[in-house]
Amino acid sequence: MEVHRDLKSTGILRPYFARTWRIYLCSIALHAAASIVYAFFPRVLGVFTDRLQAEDLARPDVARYSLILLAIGAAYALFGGYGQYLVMYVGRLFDSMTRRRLFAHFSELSEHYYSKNGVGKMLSYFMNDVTGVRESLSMGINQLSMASLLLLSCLGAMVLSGIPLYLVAATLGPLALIPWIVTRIGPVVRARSRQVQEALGTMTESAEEQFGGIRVTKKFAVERIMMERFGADVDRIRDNQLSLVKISSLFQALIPFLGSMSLIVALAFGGYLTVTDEITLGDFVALTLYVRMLMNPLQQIGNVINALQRSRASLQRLNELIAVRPDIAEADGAVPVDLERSEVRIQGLTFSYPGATRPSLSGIDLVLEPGMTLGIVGRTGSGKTTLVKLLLRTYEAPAGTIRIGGTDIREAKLDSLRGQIAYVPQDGFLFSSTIGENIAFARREAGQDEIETAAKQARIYDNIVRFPDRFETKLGERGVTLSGGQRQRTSLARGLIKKAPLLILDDSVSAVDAVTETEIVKSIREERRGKTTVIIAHRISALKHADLIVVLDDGRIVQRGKHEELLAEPGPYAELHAIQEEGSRHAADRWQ
Ligand SMILES: Nc1ncnc2c1ncn2[C@@H]1O[C@H](COP(=O)(O)OP(=O)(O)OP(=O)(O)O)[C@@H](O)[C@H]1O
Repeated sequence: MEVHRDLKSTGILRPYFARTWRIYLCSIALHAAASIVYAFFPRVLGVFTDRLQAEDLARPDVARYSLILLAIGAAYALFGGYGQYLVMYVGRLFDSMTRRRLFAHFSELSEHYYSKNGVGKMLSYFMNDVTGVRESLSMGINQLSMASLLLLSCLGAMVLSGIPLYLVAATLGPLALIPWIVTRIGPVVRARSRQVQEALGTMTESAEEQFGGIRVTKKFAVERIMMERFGADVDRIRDNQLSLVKISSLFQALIPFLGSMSLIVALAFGGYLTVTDEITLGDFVALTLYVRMLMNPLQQIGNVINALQRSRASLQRLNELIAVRPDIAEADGAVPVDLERSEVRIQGLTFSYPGATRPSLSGIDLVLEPGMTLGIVGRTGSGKTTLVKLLLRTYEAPAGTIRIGGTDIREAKLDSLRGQIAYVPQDGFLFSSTIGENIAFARREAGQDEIETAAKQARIYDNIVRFPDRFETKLGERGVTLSGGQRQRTSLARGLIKKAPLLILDDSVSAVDAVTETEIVKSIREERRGKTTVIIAHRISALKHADLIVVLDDGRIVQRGKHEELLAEPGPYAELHAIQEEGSRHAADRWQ
């Protein structure tokens, strides 16, 4: 089972800030410069008004004041703009850093993790959660620093402007309610936003599954049912989003409302003091402009607090994901193994999948000598693929049950082990690239002649050269332009080109006709002479030449021997052979 690491030590923010804090500092300094410059704006206008009222302004003065305002505007745009660029830049850095880290992490996680968590869920981490956190880290921090600095500069400038402090205090009174509102509404926003993220994850998962299964859906003509199911997911997101929007809108509306209250106090109280000559008209103009200027940063701070609450849910999901540790990890002091010269000894192997009530393999004893061909046959669900998964360490076998040249497989270096095995599953996944690239997947350095040889051995060459682009033919997702049999043979060529010391064919030619199968078996025998090969098949014809054939039934080896020996003894092998060769009805009943 995967376990969680200590969340704090592996969070995604720490490495990010370690790399970007200097840029943040730069950006904040630029924002500070922009805000300080901008805070002079009302004061300049106030002084201008007073001089205008005193009729103390000559034409060059007007031009001078205009130039000062122009300089303030230009400096604000320059500092603020560059500060904003820096923060957007680090936001994109967060995207790429986090997505790379998530991808590396995903590729470490075991098959068991993927069997529990759908691909759609992974995509939702990549898209929704990373974007959510990035927006807070770039736009959010950008606006927060800009708005806070502007707010502080305005407040500072207000206090220093000579406007009486009691008037400033009275004007700002309504705004003092804002922190109280934040603490009341913030947790509700966070909780509702977590519901939205979870609903989005479910929808992505459902969309991925439905697109993946679209061919089945069409064949069964159940599009309506699938649409209804998907519609229900979409409706759930809408409901959750609407409930989030309600609370967010209330929060965002309250702030301008309190700002208007401040403005009313400024107009009423400030106006009264102007009329009674306690402050100048210039003070009054500056005060109302300050209050107006305060409203924007206040609104922005409100928005950012809202966004931060929302992205905290995403951050938590990402941190939890990064904290999942792969359940198959390299042991300390792991050693390389040599499958070319060492035997694989399986002894007393009993294995159950995590959470399963019955073992999938029981008491398996088997020795795979270097160079031999082993055939495994058995009815569906008898444990054939499970045995291969344990050899590849997709799942971990109990200690001491599988040894390679005396080394417990659990102590083997993963790269060394998997690098020496070519595994060809029944339904090999093909990537959306060219056929040639798919064949050379595990050996990027392979030349065209090697690719062609592998294609010939897998009997797919003649098909490929009939495509207009031959080996350059592009395959759609999962190779949809190829038939089932062509796909299997392409995936077989990919296994053969690896020329690995151990080749495992897991029902790899089940979708080809009997004649082609015979040809493939013949060419594999030639190619693999002296190299260890494991052939799993339902058709005896594919493995009858093996040096040793084992018959699995319900996780146990029930027969073992060469083809002729097994035919000579009564048992499932002879029965299966009878079905396949003669179509014996009695035997068929036992095997179906
Ligand atoms: N990831 C898994 N989690 C739980 N049980 C599993 C898992 N994979 C396989 N099993 C179970 O283990 C048993 C053996 O499965 P396995 O895939 O090894 O059979 P097989 O002989 O390869 O079958 P087939 O010929 O159909 O490919 C089956 O009962 C199957 O349901």
